[in-house]
Amino acid sequence: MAAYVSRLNHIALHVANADRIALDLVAKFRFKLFAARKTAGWRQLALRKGSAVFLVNERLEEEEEKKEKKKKKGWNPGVTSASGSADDDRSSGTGGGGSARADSTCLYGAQPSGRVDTACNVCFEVEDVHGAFSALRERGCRFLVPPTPVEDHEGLVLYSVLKSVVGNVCHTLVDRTGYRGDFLPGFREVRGIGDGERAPEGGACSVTHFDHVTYACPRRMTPEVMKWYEGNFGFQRFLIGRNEDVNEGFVLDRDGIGLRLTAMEFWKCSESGVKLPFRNDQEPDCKFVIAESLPHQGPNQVDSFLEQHGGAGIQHVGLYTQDIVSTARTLAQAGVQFVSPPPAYYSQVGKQQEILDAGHDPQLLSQHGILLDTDLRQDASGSTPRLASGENKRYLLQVFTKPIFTEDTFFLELIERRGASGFGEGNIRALWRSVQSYMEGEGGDSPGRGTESVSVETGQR
Ligand SMILES: O=C(O)C(=O)Cc1ccc(O)cc1
Repeated sequence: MAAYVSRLNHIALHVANADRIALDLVAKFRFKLFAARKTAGWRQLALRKGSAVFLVNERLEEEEEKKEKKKKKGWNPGVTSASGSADDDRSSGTGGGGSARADSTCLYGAQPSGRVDTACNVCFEVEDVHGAFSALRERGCRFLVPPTPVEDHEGLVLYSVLKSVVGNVCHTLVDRTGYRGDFLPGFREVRGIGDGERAPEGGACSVTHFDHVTYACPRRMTPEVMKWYEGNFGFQRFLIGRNEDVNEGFVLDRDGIGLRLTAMEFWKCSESGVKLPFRNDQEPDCKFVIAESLPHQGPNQVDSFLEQHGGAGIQHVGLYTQDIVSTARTLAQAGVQFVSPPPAYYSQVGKQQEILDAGHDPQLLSQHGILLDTDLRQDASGSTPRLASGENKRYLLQVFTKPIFTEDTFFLELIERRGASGFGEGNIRALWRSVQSYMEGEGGDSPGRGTESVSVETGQR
C-alpha cells in the first residue's frame, strides 16, 4: 500500500449551476451551506450534513472570470484582513511545493473535461501528502497537482491531486492537521443557510455520513479498479452477498437485470494514519462499490450513465441515516423525488412479514418506496453485530432518489443499516428495477429539470 487514507474529507461536484445544486442540497436534502469561495474562474460552495460534505464547483463565465482576475490585480497577498471582500480568495499556495504564495487557481481538485454535471473528486485526508505523492508516483499514478501548500489566517494545508483509473474520478489528498478553520484555506464562513432554513418545520433528517460511493464502469473493468485501490490505498474487498464469486463479483444476470457489483472499503485495513471522523471514535467506514452492466439483459442504467456521463464515474452516493422513514418523509415533503420499486415488491411472498419482523410498517415503507432486506448471513467473524436492544435480525433499508443533475449522471441514496454491513440481494434487484422503470417511464420529470434558480449566497431569485 502506498498511501494511508485516514478519512474521507469531501466529495466534489462540478456543475453548470452551483446555486441550483446547492439550493437543492439545502432546501431539499437539508444540508448546511457552511463555506464559500470565489476565485478567478471558479465558484465553490461547501455543504455539510453530519460528516458528509459536498463541495459544489462551478466554472465562471469568461466575463466573470476576467472581472475576478482584475479584482485580484489590486490584491495584496500578504493581507489576510477579515475586512477584505467576502468573495476574495484569501488563500495562498504554490504549484510546486515551495513556500506558500498567492495562487488563485488552487481549486483543491482538477477541472473535469466533460460538459455534463459530474461528481468527480473524492477527497481523502492523509497524514503525509509528500510521502503519498512519492510512493504513488513510484507506482505509476498520474498526479495532476503536486504537493501544494495553501494557507490563510487559520493555518496551512498541504494537498495534491491524482487521477484514479475510474473515468474522470480524481482524488485530492489533503493534510489538514495544520489547519484550524472549518474547511479549507480561502473559504469564507457562511452562516445561516441551511439546517432548518427553507426546510419544512420539524421534519427529522438524521443523515450522518457518506455510507458508500458507487462507480459505474465499463464491462470487465472491475479487476483493474480493484487492483488500483488495493495496491495504492490498501482498500480491501468485501463480499456483498452470499452467492458472490470472489473472481466474478456479485452477479445478477437474469429477468432483465444484468449487473456485476464488487465492493471494497478503506479504513479497516489501514495500519497507521487512522483518524476517526467522529469524535467518539465510532468510525463509519465509507465503502466503494463498482457497478458494471452485463450483456444480454437489454438497455440499462449503468450503460446509460456511461453514455450520458461520457465514461466511467460516480453514479451515486449513499447517505447514511439513522432513521430512513422519517428522513425520507422529511425530504419528500421538501420536494425530493424518489424512484419507486415495482408495485409487486411489497406484496411478494413473505415481504410484509419480513418488514413486520424488522419492526417496520409495510405501509409506511411503501409510501416512500423504501426497500428492506434482511441479512441472512451468519457473522463469519464471530463478532456480535451492533443491534438495538430487542432486535434479533440484521437488515438494511434503502431508497434511491431520482437524478439530482440535469442529465442522469448522479443521484443520491438514503441507507439505514441495522447490523447489516453489505448490500442485500433483494434490495439490489428492486433498486435496479426502480431505476429502470424510472428511466423507461418517467424520465422527463426528474427534480433536476426546470427547478428555479436561486442565488444561494444572496437568497435572491
Ligand atoms: O445498493 C446500492 O447502493 C448499490 O450501490 C447497488 C447498485 C449499484 C448500481 C445500480 O445501478 C443499482 C444498485
